[in-house]
Amino acid sequence: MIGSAAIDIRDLHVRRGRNEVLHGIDVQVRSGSITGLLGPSGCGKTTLMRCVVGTQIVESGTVTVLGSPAGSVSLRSRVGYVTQSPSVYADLTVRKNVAYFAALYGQPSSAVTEAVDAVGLTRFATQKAADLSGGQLGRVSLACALVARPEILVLDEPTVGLDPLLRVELWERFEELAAAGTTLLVSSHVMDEAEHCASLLLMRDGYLLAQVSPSGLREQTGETSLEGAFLNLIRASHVGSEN
Ligand SMILES: Nc1ncnc2c1ncn2[C@@H]1O[C@H](COP(=O)(O)OP(=O)(O)OP(=O)(O)O)[C@@H](O)[C@H]1O
Repeated sequence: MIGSAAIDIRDLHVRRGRNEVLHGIDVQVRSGSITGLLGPSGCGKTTLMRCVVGTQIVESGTVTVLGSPAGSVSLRSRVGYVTQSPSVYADLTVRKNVAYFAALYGQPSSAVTEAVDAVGLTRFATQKAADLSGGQLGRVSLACALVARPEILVLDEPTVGLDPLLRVELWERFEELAAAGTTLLVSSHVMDEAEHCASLLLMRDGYLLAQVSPSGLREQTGETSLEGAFLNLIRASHVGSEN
């Protein structure tokens, strides 16, 4: 593995409610790369992300982020997390929402403009969040995370509900961030987005089926489409076969 691991997860077990939902996950995420977290609904993607940002109680195993245990106070300004449900102040404008986070993290107003531009909301900068669509609200949340310039960005399905052009633009932005040294962990249901990732974490039913590059996945399965390759991998594994 080139570069150091920004995120190092060892033998992670997590219970939610009565059930164990992660069953011994081992993952290393390389610094300055985009890692895609893919798998069917309910397979444990959000739970794994919550472990990385330190908001999930862990049954056993370790999650080390930038050399410290996940959730450490020292990581607060270094790790950004955008959840699936946007958390923004409805009564503030787009710009003021982002400016609030910029102030919290000591960033200048130029960073606010840059973050609002990056998520394609420049035209809506003076509009109240309450008057935005669901997809636009999600992008305000993303801008609030971007403006803090974290070293690690954990993004839970950031492109859901976005039109294709905006999806492409956001992925370009993610690639620029990674090239500048940011580590991104991005979940998605959409296999064609996997193409943008250096490494893929393919999950099913709380198990990690593989950590592999898109080209490695094609080679391993003999499939040309990533969708087909993932299905092939699922069929070859026996995870969930009792259902
Ligand atoms: N608060 C909770 N209490 C009990 N079980 C939960 C809770 N939240 C999630 N789960 C269970 O944990 C498992 C993993 O859920 P998780 O949200 O991590 O999946 P996911 O892959 O992110 O799904 P999606 O793609 O639909 O967001 C699922 O079986 C889910 O039912």
